[in-house]
Amino acid sequence: MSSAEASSSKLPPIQKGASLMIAYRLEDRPVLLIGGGVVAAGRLFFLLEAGARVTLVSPPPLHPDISERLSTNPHDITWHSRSFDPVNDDIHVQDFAMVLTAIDEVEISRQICDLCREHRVPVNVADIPPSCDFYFGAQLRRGPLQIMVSTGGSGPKIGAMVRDIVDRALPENLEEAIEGVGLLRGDLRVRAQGVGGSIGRRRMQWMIGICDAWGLESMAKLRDETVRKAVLDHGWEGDRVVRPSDVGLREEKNRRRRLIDWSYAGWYAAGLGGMVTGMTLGMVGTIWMLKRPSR
Ligand SMILES: C[C@@]1(CC(=O)O)C2=NC(=C\c3[nH]c(c(CCC(=O)O)c3CC(=O)O)Cc3[nH]c(c(CC(=O)O)c3CCC(=O)O)/C=C3\N/C(=C\2)[C@@H](CCC(=O)O)[C@]3(C)CC(=O)O)/[C@H]1CCC(=O)O
Ligand SMILES: NC(=O)c1ccc[n+]([C@@H]2O[C@H](COP(=O)([O-])OP(=O)(O)OC[C@H]3O[C@@H](n4cnc5c(N)ncnc54)[C@H](O)[C@@H]3O)[C@@H](O)[C@H]2O)c1
Repeated sequence: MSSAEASSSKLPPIQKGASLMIAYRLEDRPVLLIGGGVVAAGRLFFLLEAGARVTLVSPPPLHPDISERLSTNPHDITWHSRSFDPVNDDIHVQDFAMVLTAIDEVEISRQICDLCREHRVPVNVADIPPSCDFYFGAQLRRGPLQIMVSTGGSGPKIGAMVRDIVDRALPENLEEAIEGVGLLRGDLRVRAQGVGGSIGRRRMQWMIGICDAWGLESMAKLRDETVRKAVLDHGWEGDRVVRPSDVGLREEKNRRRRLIDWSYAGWYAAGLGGMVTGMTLGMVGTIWMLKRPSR
């Protein structure tokens, strides 16, 4: 392809160096976690939320959060109270879907990484990017909604700061909106059964229309079974996109959390008032000084 043809392409240019961002399913799958400190405690939390079967290898003392998880989730964690030996251990990395190490021994971490790569088992070595097949990121979760921020290893703390900005900017009733849409999709699949093909295409187009018409603010109302039935009876059966007002509901305004919290309006007014008064006095003083007859 000539450079003229390449530059006229409407496709976004490929910028290499990214990670593949995916939502990896680990329910009931075995994961090996090596280390028992604060970083391992964080990894353990995310693994348990993902439903993984965790084999933990670390000598005591364990981080208190890990000890607590061992008593609250005894069936999800098997603890081997000893060090992992990358040269000769009777726990084999190839028996696991992935391996995470969070230990304070760089050389042993590197050996574990080599072992995993030899057996093609994905591995993350906390804080050693070249020994990571995947990175962790700053995360937030609201029920089914999960958001992860990655900076490609360049600035993990910035990732956490961005995560906090996103967290503050999200609408309040997002979980309920996702639940409502999830229930509507379920009901729709019962009415219009079949996978793929023309029925799949029609279902998808209709769902996109409903989401656009209802907006994040109104979708929570779809948790009500009678509302869902009305939407399907009038909308799906009539082959049209119905809005909340079409099924007797009020259209909601966007309730996104504001960067400026107006409950502090009194304080803002007092501050602004003080600033204006100060500026006025300053200006009057300057004019008085300038107008004063010179000696
Ligand atoms: C996001 C988070 C997730 C998590 O680990 O759970 C995470 N690091 C977090 C915090 C954090 N890590 C560090 C600081 C100190 C401040 C600073 O250095 O900025 C802080 C801040 C703090 O602790 O508040 C030090 C650090 N981290 C790495 C190196 C090595 C290097 O850069 O070479 C060094 C330097 C060590 C040294 O100087 O010796 C490497 C990695 N850390 C990653 C993830 C992966 C890339 C993520 C991305 O692409 O954004 C990657 C590549 C591998 C991995 O570990 O997966 C978690 C935030 C959790 C949260 O708040 O929710
Ligand atoms: N990515 C991040 O967010 C982040 C943040 C801070 C630190 N780190 C890095 O992660 C690593 C762990 O940090 P930490 O603060 O949890 O350390 P830590 O010192 O609190 O814990 C290390 C743990 O590893 C265990 N351990 C050591 N050798 C072992 C072996 N051969 N087998 C099994 N367990 C072994 C120790 O007993 C201990 O429980 C360090 O390399 C640190 O630099 C990463």
